[in-house]
Amino acid sequence: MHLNGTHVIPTVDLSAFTSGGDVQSREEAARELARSCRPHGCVAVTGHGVPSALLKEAFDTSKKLFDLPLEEKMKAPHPDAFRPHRGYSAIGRERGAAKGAMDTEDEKRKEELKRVTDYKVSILSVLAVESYEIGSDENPFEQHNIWLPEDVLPGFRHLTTELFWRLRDTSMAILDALIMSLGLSEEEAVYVRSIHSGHNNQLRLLHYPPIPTEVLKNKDLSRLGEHKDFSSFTLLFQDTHGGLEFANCETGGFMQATPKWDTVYVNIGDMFERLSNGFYRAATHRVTIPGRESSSTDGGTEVTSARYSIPYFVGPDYDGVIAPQQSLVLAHQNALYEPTTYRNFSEKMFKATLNSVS
Ligand SMILES: O=C(O)CCC(=O)C(=O)O
Ligand SMILES: [Fe+2]
Repeated sequence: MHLNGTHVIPTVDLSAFTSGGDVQSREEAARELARSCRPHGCVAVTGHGVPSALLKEAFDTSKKLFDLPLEEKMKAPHPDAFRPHRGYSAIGRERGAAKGAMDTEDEKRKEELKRVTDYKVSILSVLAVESYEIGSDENPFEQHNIWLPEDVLPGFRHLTTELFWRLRDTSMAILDALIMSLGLSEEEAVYVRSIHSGHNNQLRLLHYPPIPTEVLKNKDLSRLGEHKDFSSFTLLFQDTHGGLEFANCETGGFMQATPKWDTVYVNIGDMFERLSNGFYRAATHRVTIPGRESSSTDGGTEVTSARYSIPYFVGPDYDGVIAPQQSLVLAHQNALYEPTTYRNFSEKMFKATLNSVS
């Protein structure tokens, strides 16, 4: 683990889990994971096993997708509904700052969070973020894929499907490491694995377009307001511009998730916080605006660089019971959370966040 002061997100090597290491090396990596990820709910993972050529192709393809004319992208429109959360959205449907506001009990903080100009809900069209959501073609939970016609972007479906399943393999290895790090009983481990079939995971391609540097004078502005993910955990790949930050639970500040090509950032989401009875906490994170230093001129207006990122949300199956595991309840003498399901939890949060900012 590299932990040079409290402003650096710790790094852990999970190759023992992705490349079939022996029990001893797995146990050592699992202990390291607990030490690294417990304080803030986030960790940088090396040895993730996703081939860098595949990641490069994914970022190249994402750029090609978002470079298409709007009418082409709109051939796979995200429906105007909560489900399926699939296809192309010109304006994001998740409202980060609003969800952050839901998560806090402190009324003053709630108001502050709602005031922060969330990139995804800004009325300034220059601040739009676009995304494309992809899932399993065998998702049994009313989440069918919405694909572009093949001739619009040949190979897109094939590549993103390959990436989806490759990331599923990596996420199962990370889940195994998390399970081992918690010291769950065999029965609990089997249960937690069984409700993560992978069919409810979600791959998101994100494009944050360039912003006129003038707009950056608004100090309240962020690309994506602070929030926690609903998922069990999230894998996050980003381009070289950076901007992703995780809350430091000790200092109250934010730590930069510095882009490193061989590293994926992993953050805990609401579902795994509950399963682990709070052993791991869901990480608060946000995206600030990088590129102040690398601005260019577009038709006379100075603009920042664009940003591309690829989050992969590891979601439990919709109807699996999400409750603190019994051995952790015994260890802590109480259950910190009521049982729920991913279906109930995410529907409630989605509806609340859509209503809380107009
Ligand atoms: O773009 C990023 O780096 C973060 C995206 C994110 O946090 C989300 O989509 O939930
Ligand atoms: Fe997020």
